[in-house]
Amino acid sequence: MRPHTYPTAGGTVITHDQGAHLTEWRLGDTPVIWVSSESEYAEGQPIRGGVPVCWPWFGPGRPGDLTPAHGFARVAPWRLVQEDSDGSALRLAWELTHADVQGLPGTEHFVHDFTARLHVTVEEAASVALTVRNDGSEPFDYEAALHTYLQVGDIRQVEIAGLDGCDYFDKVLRADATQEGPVVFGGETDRVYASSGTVQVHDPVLRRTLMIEKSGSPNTVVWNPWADKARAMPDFADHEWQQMVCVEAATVGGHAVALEPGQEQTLSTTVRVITANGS
Ligand SMILES: O=P(O)(O)OC[C@H]1O[C@H](O)[C@H](O)[C@@H](O)[C@@H]1O
Repeated sequence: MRPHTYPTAGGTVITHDQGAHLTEWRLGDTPVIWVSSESEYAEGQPIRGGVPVCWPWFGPGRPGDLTPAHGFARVAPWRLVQEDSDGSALRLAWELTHADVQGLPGTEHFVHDFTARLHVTVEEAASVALTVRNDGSEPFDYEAALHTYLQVGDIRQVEIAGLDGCDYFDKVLRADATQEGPVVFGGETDRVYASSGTVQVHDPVLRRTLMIEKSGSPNTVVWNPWADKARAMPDFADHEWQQMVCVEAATVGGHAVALEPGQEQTLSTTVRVITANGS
């Protein structure tokens, strides 16, 4: 898989066309959007890191047994349709239609006419937006997530604010719960929050806060695999769980999107870096 590398304001962006994937965003030498050193970049396989586009289902989907995990769009051959880079601001767009995915594994579970567009904009902040339009004559529904992997200094010292009081489903304990105070990490964490608000990832080690703003996103997913699960994943170095966390803009489960013919809907997320000196 061929990477595209672009200079941006104070940093570098790497993308791949497979999956319309914003793979990495660094400011100076420090990643903001993280990718695993063990990611395989193999055709038809997901990239471990960046901002995977999960669509038209999340995980195993609502039936609970759909494959590939997180939907076929994550590994589909999206077409790059816009590439504007002036060395500071970057604007990219990819497109994917029903015709582009013919015969791909999993497409038998979603046989509708659609156009999906994925816009990436990186200046001071990085934004990713997924717009899906129903081009057919029947309604359809789908789940979606922008599965953003963020670099942190040490997950055990990270606090995520903005979710206090929100209900969530704990996928590790298979139980409903309500968040009390900030999210802190002491083990495998995999939660689907009912929350559309902005969250802040406070990182005392890298001395920065990552602001995650979302729209069209009634859910926020927070994930860290911790040590055992990381060890079991071939595309994840054993120690890397300490330096990442996923905060995902999502619309899943009971919040699946229903589109009438001709309708479209956008899910987006923006990552902004606030440093200790306030810039
Ligand atoms: O291994 P993947 O298919 O990339 O999924 C990685 C993770 O994605 C999401 O955060 C889900 O909530 C997790 O349950 C899943 O383990």
